Amino acid sequence: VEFVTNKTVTESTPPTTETETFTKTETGCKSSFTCVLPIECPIHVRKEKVEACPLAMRMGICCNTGRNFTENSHGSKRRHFKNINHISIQSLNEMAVHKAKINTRAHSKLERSSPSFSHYRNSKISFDVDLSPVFHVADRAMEMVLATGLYKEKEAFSQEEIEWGISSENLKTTTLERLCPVPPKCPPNAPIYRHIDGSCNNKHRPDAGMPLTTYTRLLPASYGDGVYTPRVSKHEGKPLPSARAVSSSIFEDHDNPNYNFTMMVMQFGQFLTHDITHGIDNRHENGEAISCCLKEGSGEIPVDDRHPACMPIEIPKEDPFYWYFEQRCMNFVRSVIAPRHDCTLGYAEQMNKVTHYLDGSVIYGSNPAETNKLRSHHGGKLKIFDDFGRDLLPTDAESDACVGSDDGSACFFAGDTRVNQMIALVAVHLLFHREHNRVAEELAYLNSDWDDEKLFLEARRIVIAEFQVITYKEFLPAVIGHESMEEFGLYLQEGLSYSYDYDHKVDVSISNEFASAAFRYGHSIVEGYLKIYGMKRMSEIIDLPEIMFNPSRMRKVEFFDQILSTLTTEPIQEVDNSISESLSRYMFKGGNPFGVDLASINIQRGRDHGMRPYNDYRQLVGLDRIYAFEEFGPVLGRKLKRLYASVDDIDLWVGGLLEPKYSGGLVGTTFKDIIGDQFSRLRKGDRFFFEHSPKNNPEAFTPEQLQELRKASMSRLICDNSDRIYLNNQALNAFRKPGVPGNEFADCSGPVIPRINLQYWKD
Ligand code: HEM
Ligand SMILES: [Ca+2]
Repeated sequence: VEFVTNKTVTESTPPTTETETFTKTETGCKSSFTCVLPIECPIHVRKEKVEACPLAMRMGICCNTGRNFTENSHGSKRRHFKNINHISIQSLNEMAVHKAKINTRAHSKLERSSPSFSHYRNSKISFDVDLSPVFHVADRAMEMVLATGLYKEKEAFSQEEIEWGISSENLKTTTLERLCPVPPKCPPNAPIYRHIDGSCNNKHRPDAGMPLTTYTRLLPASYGDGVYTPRVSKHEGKPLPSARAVSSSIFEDHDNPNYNFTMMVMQFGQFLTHDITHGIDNRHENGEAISCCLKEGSGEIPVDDRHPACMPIEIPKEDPFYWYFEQRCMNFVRSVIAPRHDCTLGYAEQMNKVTHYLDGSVIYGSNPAETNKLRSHHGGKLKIFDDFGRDLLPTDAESDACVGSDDGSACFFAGDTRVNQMIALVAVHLLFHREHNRVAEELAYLNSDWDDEKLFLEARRIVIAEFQVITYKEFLPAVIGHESMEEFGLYLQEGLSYSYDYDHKVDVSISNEFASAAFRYGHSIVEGYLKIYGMKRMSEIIDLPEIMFNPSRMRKVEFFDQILSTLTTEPIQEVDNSISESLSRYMFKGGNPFGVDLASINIQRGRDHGMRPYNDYRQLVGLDRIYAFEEFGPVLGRKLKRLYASVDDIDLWVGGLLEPKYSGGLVGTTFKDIIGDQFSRLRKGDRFFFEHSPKNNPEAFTPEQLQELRKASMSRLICDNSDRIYLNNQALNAFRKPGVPGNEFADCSGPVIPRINLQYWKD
């Protein structure tokens, strides 16, 4: 499988074939090399010498390996499989032992009322039918990891060799074939509408971007044993500092608002996250939540007694907060893994539960069964809960989905299982849900002969396009700034033109670095409470933990408008060394005096997923490595030095948040590049991206329709789908400070906030 990277070539004329975007650039690189951004050529981190080359805005690197970081520049040391039959039998045995451990150890489960249970809720697998496919894939991946360990031992592979990739031989030719993923069968004619599960989007790799496949990586994983155990210190192989110790020392809560941006940057960011990535925690075979801590949190369950997926977070005795509650252990369960798509042996790769594509899966679900459950099957619409005349999301019948179930409470169901996690997220879900039904209704009016199926698919296609427009036109420029938008070629086309940068060689998958670190920058911008305004004055201040998995307020008539007003007027917090206590002390607290700590969980998740240390990513994006803790400044430097044994141990999420901002954006250079690269691949690697031309894209719009779709905005979405009780005015750009010159409030009914004219969809 090729992993040739996306190119920075910008075409002025439409190419004639898909592959033509790969013609040579005039960059001075040797013939088989192309000039790309450093992040698009991981190999340079390993090579002594790379040729630099000029790109429009900074220096690039002449690259011939692209994203294929396992390419060995020092001549192939890879070996052919020997004794594979033997390994195959042994790995089967080891797998049996692994399963026995799971089944014979005390079946420790979480209390339903505990904060950790809501953390498990957050990684919920939606139906019973989902559980067995997940286990099926995960078990095969685990056996491959065990086989890799055996192979490593037998062949005396070094840690480095495993990182480089021990063999590119496909297991399909061996007795381990039983572990290989089976790609989907695609219909002979290209599908007209994108498949719900993302299959067959890429003709050359039909499983690309599908649910239950692995994240890609920008750099090789770093595991303690090279294969799966968590990373250890560069200094004498000691354990890394406790994730909670890092969290409580570095990420204290201090108020540092950024008035340039509204809370919508936060809330839309989380919604967008949920479309493209969902790592899930391991669970007991009957689906129940695993507990890794002793009852009452007084310590860890000993290694030999607990589930093998346990990786509990140690809480130091002197913890400034948990000390009061005598908590010494925070639950943490490792993520489910999946087999590599090319079916080779190697270290563990984590599984993404949702479609990697930016395809509205957060609205419509990631598999046909989910979509079916969401559709009303009338007039192309999605199901709703009619709450005395107001359309709300359909309700979730599962008793565990939310905290509490009193009379008048509500718990919702949507395309993503995390929907109830916090009430402002529910609000954004509802906006898109109502928009789908609004569009379907209008299409039905224009085309009376369209049936339910056609109306559903056409409305979905339009709503996905609107989602993509809002992401690339309004949201991303706020996060990474104008310069990076230009550099990664992320801006949308204008007027009637199509884009021609689809490239089937671009790997669309979400990178593990993006999901487990860079895009979690969003946790730093969360404000710990929601200010709710009445007609004249503030009516309520809601602490976030109070509305986590508890969205019943959505049933109050005025609440939807009120929360939308809050989201579009209140500021975010700065991306910095501060996390709200709502997330770092009280997250998911429910009725308890304390909750779990998201900052610790992020750090631990990075280690679970084999993230390399921060310094390696600095080098990847072209920054100098850090050599002394003092480079972080006197105060943070001192704190970091006390925690980490080496500067080469610092976790990616930690280092990335502490970086100075990159010009015009919210995040530093490292996160900016990881995010820019991801959103570049999300459009170049998606044949159905809304503005791709009919040459590649069977779902392409007409030029006139495209021109209309590019008018989409979060503000229009709000104007058209709020209840219009409290909310009649809206600033043009919902992500930026409202009521200032250039972003004045305008009447929703007037012409200032553009509308999409659906007349262009009349047959
Ligand atoms: C109140 C707000 C939020 C809460 C309570 C929250 C909570 C969580 C939780 C519990 C997880 C799972 C952690 C784990 O087990 O590893 C998570 C993951 C994540 N969050 Fe947030 N989050 C919030 C806002 C945001 C925002 C604003 C963004 C981005 C702009 C964001 C980005 C992410 C990402 C990228 C992941 C990883 C998802 C995955 O790959 O599974 N979150 N969040
Ligand atoms: Ca998706």
